[in-house]
Amino acid sequence: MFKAACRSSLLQAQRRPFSCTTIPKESFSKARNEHELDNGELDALRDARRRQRRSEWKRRQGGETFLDHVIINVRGGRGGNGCVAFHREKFKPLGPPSGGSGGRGGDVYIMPTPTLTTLSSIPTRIRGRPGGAGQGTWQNGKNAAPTIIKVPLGTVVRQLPRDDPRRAKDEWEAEEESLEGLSFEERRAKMLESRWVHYPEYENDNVKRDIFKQSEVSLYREERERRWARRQRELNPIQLDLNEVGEEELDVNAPLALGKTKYLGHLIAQGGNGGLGNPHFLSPVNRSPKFATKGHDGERITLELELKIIADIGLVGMPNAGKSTLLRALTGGRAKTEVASYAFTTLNPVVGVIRVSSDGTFEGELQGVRVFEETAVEEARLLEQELAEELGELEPSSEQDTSPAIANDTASYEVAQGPGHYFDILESFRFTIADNPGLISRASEDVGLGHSFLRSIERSHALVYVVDLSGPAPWDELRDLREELEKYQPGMSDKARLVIANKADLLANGGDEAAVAEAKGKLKKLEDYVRTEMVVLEGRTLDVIPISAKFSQNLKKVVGLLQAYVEEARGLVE
Ligand SMILES: Nc1nc2c(ncn2[C@@H]2O[C@H](COP(=O)(O)OP(=O)(O)OP(=O)(O)O)[C@@H](O)[C@H]2O)c(=O)[nH]1
Ligand SMILES: [Mg+2]
Repeated sequence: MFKAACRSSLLQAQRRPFSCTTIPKESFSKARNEHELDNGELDALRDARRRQRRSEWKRRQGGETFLDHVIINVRGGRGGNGCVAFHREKFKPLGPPSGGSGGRGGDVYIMPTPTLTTLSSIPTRIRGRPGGAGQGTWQNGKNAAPTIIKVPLGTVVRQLPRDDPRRAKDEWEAEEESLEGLSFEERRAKMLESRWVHYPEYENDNVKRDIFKQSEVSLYREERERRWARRQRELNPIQLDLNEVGEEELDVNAPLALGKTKYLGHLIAQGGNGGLGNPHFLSPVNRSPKFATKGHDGERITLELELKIIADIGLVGMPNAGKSTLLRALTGGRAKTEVASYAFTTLNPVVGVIRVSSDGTFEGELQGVRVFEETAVEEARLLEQELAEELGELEPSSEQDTSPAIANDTASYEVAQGPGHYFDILESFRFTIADNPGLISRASEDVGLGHSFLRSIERSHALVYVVDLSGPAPWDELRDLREELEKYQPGMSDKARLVIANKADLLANGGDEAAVAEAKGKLKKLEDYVRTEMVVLEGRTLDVIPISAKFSQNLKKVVGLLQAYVEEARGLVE
């Protein structure tokens, strides 16, 4: 009995507005100590608390957790230094030079991954790992492992050109800057220091020798060649459109047992070569070279990353209007976007794909009438059902009893929608739709979640307003939404095509005639407002459709209209 009470109080708590929702601490410890909840139930309690903490934290960030544009400075790893050493062995005086070479610095790759949705986790300075230094007894340093920058799918990567003031200096410019204002001797001393390793106390002796001077010349020549090759590569600056995840590749050089190389992404900055150990400078005239070279710097490069979320349709609405619920209903629950009754549930834009067959049926419709509840409620219900199944007592939950329209037997939840689903052969059109975070007044001044996602709205071909018809004045909501779009970018509201009046189910009040008449009046008023006040470009008016996203009502009409807008935007119809 306690278990049921505890669970339902959790559900209640989650449904209240967020500011006053706290799951009392005692309930957790009390449940654990006194009522011996099993592990699954304890996990559910823990999960509820974690969800609450995470959402509160995200909200405090004020939208900073979504970033769609960053500039990053990347450096390949520095190569390891070469070593100066001589072989020592009993009865072998004057052993040969035995210093190992340094290992290569780590390369830096960039790789798209479907698990990320924002660029905010990417540091602005990234360095490859340094190679290991060479050691005595011919031990070469270890090559460093590559560094992989993971970015969301749909990221566009551009190398900043030389004349861009935001570009960081490359390795040669950085050295030049550190030498500025020094006298000739000081300059030379510093350059020597950054390139050579000497046997202890032999530095002064080394630099006077011809053999060292010759080595120095060949080192500078090699450096010049490297610099020239780098300039040549810069003629084709890096420009990547990371739209798909790569796969493992067959590699002829891989060990036989493996045969494949792991997919690392695209190489953007090479690590520096390791320095040479002193055996490399052995020659007939110099039998005991007492110098070695230091490792080279890795490549330095500045990249601009931009997250290009392009959906055909963008949903625009105040917080809690039901945008996420609508996206879930249109995609048959496949779009994993969070739904809850508090404002700013959605913090990052989420894109869903709508698949439509030639007779206008969309994929989400195949499951029959389905109720799209809040995420926490759905999860808790599934957990409840699992528990009941485990105990062998499949009793209907109280939620199901109270809502007549609910037809959520688990079978309809579990319609397979993966690859190979029979809808594949019916599909004749497909488009994408983006669920955006809620827009509030003064969002264009960076209030609420602010600017960050308005940019992604800007990229959609057509916009759809979602308003809460059960609210006191949906027309005011519309006016505010339009004003915000216009303030952010004049002319943006001309992309709007449709007004969706959501939560129509709340107005009917169980079929009470007076309530229905009132609801009709309200809808009429909204339509009049849209017709007179919301005229967009070319004198066209917006369509107004009442729906219930939660109970999947009237969605077919919405999909039909959306398809028409997308076809128009893509130039499929005249
Ligand atoms: N009765 C009813 N409730 C709905 C309907 N659509 C959404 N809701 C409820 O409205 C609340 C908010 O829904 P969300 O989909 O999270 O709203 P949102 O617009 O995405 O909100 P933000 O992400 O905060 O901007 C949830 O409690 C939903 O269950 C509907 O058609 N009818
Ligand atoms: Mg949402």
